[in-house]
Amino acid sequence: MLSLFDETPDYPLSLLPHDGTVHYYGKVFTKEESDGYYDYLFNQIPWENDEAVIFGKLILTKRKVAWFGEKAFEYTYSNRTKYAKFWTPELLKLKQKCEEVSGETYNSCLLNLYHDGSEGMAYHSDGETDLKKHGAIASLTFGAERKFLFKHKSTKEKVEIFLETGSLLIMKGATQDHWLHRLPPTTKVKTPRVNLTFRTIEEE
Ligand SMILES: O=C(O)CCC(=O)C(=O)O
Ligand SMILES: [Fe+2]
Repeated sequence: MLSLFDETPDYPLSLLPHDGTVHYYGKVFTKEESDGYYDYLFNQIPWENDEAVIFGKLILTKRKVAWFGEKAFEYTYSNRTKYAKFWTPELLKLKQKCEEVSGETYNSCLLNLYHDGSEGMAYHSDGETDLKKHGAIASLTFGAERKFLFKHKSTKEKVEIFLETGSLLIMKGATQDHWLHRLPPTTKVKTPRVNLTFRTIEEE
């Protein structure tokens, strides 16, 4: 009988059974590169508390965010409008890596810092109107490994994957139309995780 551990998976893994395409490439950086990027991102990015308006009240989330791009894009997220800061050399290198591996291009990046497992992100899809329709979204993870979940909007099927440090996940095609995704909170994780999602903003 084959044990799970006898076989190395063939990357990229194709995660969704239908209605969209998600490819998991596993680790695309060495341990040293991942550690270096994690230190840079954790210490050098001007992190801000995310703001949301809930029942008319302004809430500051514990999770921190930052927003970068090739120009000062206006981007509405959680009902607030933000302006992108210009790429740093390190973010440009990360963007280039995502572009090489995925064969797609990106012009902006949303960064999230989760201090520990108590912080997560609720089910949503990334179909904001200023994002390119059916454009690819490239998700890089550095730091703590966390579970990431997809749920089909109508059939409620679920797909889960553990996102390793230095790993790349690509969501594309009709994924955002049919699937929600979430980063569930967990008591098991005590250390920070940084996630970068490279996206394409389209201006009218
Ligand atoms: O932290 C993650 O892995 C996902 C972040 C996410 O879904 C988003 O920023 O839209
Ligand atoms: Fe998302």
